[in-house]
Amino acid sequence: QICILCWNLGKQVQQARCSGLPYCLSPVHVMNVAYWFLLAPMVALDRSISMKRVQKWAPWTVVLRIWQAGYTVFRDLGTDSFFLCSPSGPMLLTCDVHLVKQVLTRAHDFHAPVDVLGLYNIYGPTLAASEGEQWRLYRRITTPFFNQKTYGKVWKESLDKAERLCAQWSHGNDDARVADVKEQLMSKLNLRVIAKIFYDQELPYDAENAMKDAAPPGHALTFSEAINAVLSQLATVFSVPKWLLARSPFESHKKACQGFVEWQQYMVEMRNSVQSRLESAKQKEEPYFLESLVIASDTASSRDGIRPLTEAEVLGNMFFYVMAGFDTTSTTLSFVFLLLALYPSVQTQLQQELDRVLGPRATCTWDANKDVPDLLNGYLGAVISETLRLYHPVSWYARKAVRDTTVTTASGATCRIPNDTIIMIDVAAIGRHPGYWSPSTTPGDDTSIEQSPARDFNPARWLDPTDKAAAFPFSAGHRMCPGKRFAEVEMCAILARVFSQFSLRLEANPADVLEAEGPTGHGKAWLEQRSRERATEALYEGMGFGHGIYPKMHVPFRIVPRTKAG
Ligand code: HEM
Repeated sequence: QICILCWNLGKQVQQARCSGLPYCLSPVHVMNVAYWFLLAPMVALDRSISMKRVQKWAPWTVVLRIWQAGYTVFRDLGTDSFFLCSPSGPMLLTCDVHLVKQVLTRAHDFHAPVDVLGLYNIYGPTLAASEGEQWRLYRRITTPFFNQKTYGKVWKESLDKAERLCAQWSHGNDDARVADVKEQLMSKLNLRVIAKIFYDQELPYDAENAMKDAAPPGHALTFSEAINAVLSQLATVFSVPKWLLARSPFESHKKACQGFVEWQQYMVEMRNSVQSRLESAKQKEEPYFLESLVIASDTASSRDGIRPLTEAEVLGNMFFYVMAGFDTTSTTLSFVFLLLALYPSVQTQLQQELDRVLGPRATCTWDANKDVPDLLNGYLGAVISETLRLYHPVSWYARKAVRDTTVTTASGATCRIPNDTIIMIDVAAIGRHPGYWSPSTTPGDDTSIEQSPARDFNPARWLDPTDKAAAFPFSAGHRMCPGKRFAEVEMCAILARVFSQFSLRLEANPADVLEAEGPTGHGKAWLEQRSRERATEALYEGMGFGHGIYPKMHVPFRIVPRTKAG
């Protein structure tokens, strides 16, 4: 076995040498389960060993900490693309936008790595983990749903859900303190929007907390608890048999299993209710998302040449679309909130823009067709783009070469890509590449705060057209994200509604308050500076990793009426 591994590794190295690009060795491959299970200990190791030292002896560890490494690994190796040769196959890690665009647009040479994306198939086949005819079928069924009419509904529903939240903040003071922005606010707000638009489900409101939902009869977990339990343990749910999970002594495993079962129950109930409704009211003119899937699974109404979806395909895609739409958007919005709390001057500029575009008009008159383009093309859109540049929820995504081929690099060199190479598109490095983005802060030493991308947050750069060339946060080519406009409209509505009435203020750490007020008497300015430093640090050191990044270390802030913000 060892001989085979060494022989394989030797072959990879030989091929990498012929490619014309630099190479490093890696004991793990992203397609191996070992990779996923090594992730946690390696991230922990990163904290105890200086990252700089780890980089020197093992560039392969970048695969395990891609967001934190950002551009540094490419800088240290002096290249924008390099091979990572592992006994299980070659990987090409790249932040060369010129090369990436070829990979994303050459559908015959590069496919989605469906074997690793099979992780998403826990309820049945999904769009993400399919290629060819099967992928085209799923896209053909679901794409018509992404249209102007749906975006109008997304706008209306997002404003409506944000309105309830704002009403709650207007009334009580204690609810306006946010410790965990993703968990407390954005996941819940976003799930309400998605549930309504995709499934026509209005999640029941808890009488006291506009962000809490209640479990309906027959369910032990609420809608949001069930999906979150599955998503937070996706790799475990995928790799461990359910009977074993249910008997595991670990509470987290039991919870994952319960979430898996409950979410399936929710999906089956929704599917059944749509099915019986459609049977009685034939011929739906403009079906919403779930109706499209159910209609496509009906053998009687399936059209010429289109095979009906199986039940597993309906459930698989119901799950995947919610996952794709829910987690990415709520993570992005969470980072927008945190960065705005860190930069009061950006908040002020955003609010001035909202005043200019929306004026004193009542929310019900805000118009999806006119106001959304104005806002997204202006400063609000710039805030979203800058957040996605530095805190993109998906740090990397991949393609697989399906034949021996060549690509050209930004410097014009031709390089050979062997069949089966996994091309890892390093979104985190592209967003922090000094050649693509002019720095807005002075480059400093390697202290952790200096490394925080939050320091470089400068939405105004998006108002300058020269700075946009390396931005494709929703990917490009035929597999580009179909939810781009959906996400943009939703984020626009939520940000416009909240920031037209409220501001965010960082909460000081209690220990800092004591110090500021104590005998040394550092004072208010020191306290504010200290809170900003803590937030900046949390926005680098405090990152959690699931199937993307999320803010794990909490940065508490308070929501205050705009007029009172100082
Ligand atoms: C800020 C929010 C979002 C970001 C940053 C984002 C980004 C991405 C990226 C980078 C991809 C990978 C494409 C590739 O492999 O080339 C993707 C795929 C996908 N996204 Fe999004 N997305 C977001 C929101 C949404 C929403 C709201 C939906 C649905 C309503 C959605 C549905 C999908 C689907 C279905 C795919 C798979 C497409 C395919 O494989 O054909 N996304 N997204």
